[in-house]
Amino acid sequence: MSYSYFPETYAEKPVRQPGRSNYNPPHLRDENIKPFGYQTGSSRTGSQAPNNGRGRGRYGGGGRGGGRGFVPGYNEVDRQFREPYRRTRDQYDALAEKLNEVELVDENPSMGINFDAYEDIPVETSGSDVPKPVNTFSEIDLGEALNDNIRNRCKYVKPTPIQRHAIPVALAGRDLMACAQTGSGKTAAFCFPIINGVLKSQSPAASQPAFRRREMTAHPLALILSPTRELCCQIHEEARKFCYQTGVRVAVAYGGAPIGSQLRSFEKGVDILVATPGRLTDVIERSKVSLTRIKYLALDEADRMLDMGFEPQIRKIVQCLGMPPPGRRQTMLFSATFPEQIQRLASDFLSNYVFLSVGRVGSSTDLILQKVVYVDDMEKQDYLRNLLHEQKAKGNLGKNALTLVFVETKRGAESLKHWLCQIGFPASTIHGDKVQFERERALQLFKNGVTPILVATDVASRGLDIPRVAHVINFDLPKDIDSYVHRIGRTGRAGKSGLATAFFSAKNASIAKALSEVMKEAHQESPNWLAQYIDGSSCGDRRYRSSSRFGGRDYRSSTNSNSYSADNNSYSTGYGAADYGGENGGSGYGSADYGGATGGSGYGSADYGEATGGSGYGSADYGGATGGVDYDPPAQAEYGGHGYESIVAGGWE
Ligand SMILES: Nc1ncnc2c1ncn2[C@@H]1O[C@H](COP(=O)(O)OP(=O)(O)OP(=O)(O)O)[C@@H](O)[C@H]1O
Repeated sequence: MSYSYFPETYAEKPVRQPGRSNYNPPHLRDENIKPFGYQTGSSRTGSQAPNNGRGRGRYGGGGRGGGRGFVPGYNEVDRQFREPYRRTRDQYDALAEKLNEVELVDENPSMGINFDAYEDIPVETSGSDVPKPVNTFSEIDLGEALNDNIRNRCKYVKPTPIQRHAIPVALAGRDLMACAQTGSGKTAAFCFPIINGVLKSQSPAASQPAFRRREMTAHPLALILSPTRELCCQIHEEARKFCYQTGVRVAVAYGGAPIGSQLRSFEKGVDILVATPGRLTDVIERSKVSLTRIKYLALDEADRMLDMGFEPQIRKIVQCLGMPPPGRRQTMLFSATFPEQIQRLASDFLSNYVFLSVGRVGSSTDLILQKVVYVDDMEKQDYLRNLLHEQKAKGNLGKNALTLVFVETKRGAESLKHWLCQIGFPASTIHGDKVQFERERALQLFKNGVTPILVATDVASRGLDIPRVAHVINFDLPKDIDSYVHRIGRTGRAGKSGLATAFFSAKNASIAKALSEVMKEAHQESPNWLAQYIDGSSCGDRRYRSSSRFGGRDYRSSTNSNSYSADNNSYSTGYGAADYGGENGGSGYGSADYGGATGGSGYGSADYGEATGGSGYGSADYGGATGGVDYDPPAQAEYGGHGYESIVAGGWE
């Protein structure tokens, strides 16, 4: 097998094979092999592509790509694509081969996370009197029932680094702003202290007199907010698992699902409510939920929750709907990315808080092997097809090796899915134009491996913990580096390795610098050719410098001298001042689900949308909805037995 297609794009890095520092990349082993589409001589842009009747020369690239990158010439490409399959297979061999190194199946689930992968992780805390971290769950008093669930139901043997540091802080009653890499166990880090607190309050809902049906308002003690419906469901499931037989009642409220059954579940009493902002506002306005007893507030993906345009709704929930103020409630904010400007906003919700960063904040974990390939826009489909063929040939595409493909638009997702199905790759889609039932069904089909390819917009980029995602392909790169970090974080979770491939073309120049730095931070080698785009993209550079990676330290540290390092190996690299607000007021998050389409401040119409009409199913999860009425399906039968309930129900109770 040859790696001939990837002479520069592939800077090899072994996955979880520590002793391979002298590893000789295959493309250096056989220098005589010419890369696919790489033309010898002076022109490697394909600008000499003849006019062969296809007008501008589909594969020429010179005209569109500004002559940069390895854009193959038409003749060469055309010829090679007509070569026998064996030849094509060689071309895509390198990526597919990498998947052999990805640990797809947990051979010993009881061992849980691979803690060696987190051995040298840098940790930084700041704030006054920061409680000391712990090494084991037994060092923390989480209560017998919860400990039992951690040990026996979840099979967690040891706390992850974020859990080691965050849980003692939270148990001490301190407010917390915490950053840790994707897939490193943040959900449990905020759930355990909350559950413990509810148990200690000695008034879990189950022990209270039965609700007077339909007349009562639920008064949860804890509120967990999440930006997307799917993440909301996932946290709910996790929390139920942790709360099994503790008497603590967990309920969920998210848009797109029938509100009736959610309201009925409140009638049994609610200790912990997991919600998306839109549906939460709705149930509060219907007087079905009151926030007056809230003692614990957690915001997962907090930077997104307080991001452009969404902040007013969170502010309304936290400051205007009866919730006790900071100091009288405990607030915990978690994410893998935390721009300084967002930290500033968030500090309004916090009181004397501890800032904690585990890992290089905003960077991805080095468990994820990151690859960037130059693929001209017109060639993306061909490239994807060949790559998937190669994956399939190697047995790396199927139930145990799921592939998640991110695209920019909802329409793009649908058309790519149709094309994939047509060429024999069962795929499903998830994006904000789908009704919730379809979204959850797509996710379920993907998880089960019925459709081992999921084509998604950014709606699936954050938080989702899907076992066996082996490969994340950024078919369209996002416009901001945070999304990239979260997207690729769908693989390489809980100490396992994963592969992330980005299709880069000239139009992605604005992300080149941030991309290259994220890769370097995760000990990945970015391809040499990427530098050309970095040099020519000062605008993108500025923009993304202001993004999360560079705001990964406690923003107070510039003015606050009592910041200190928790570990000897703490890092203290400053990333420069963030200027997030000023920079991102423009085009926002251009992808469809996160919008940015309308005048730079619109957030599409789905999960984060400015509501269009306020009553559509896709309009109310986040922001702007007038009336806030979420989608209520006309008839239960429409769900055909695959409704959200069957998916959400994890059988824990
Ligand atoms: N102590 C532990 N031991 C073993 N596995 C764990 C432990 N804590 C969490 N996990 C598992 O790690 C996986 C990732 O956890 P989680 O989804 O909380 O990550 P996260 O940090 O919130 O990721 P993201 O940033 O993508 O939201 C989950 O499958 C979870 O069950």
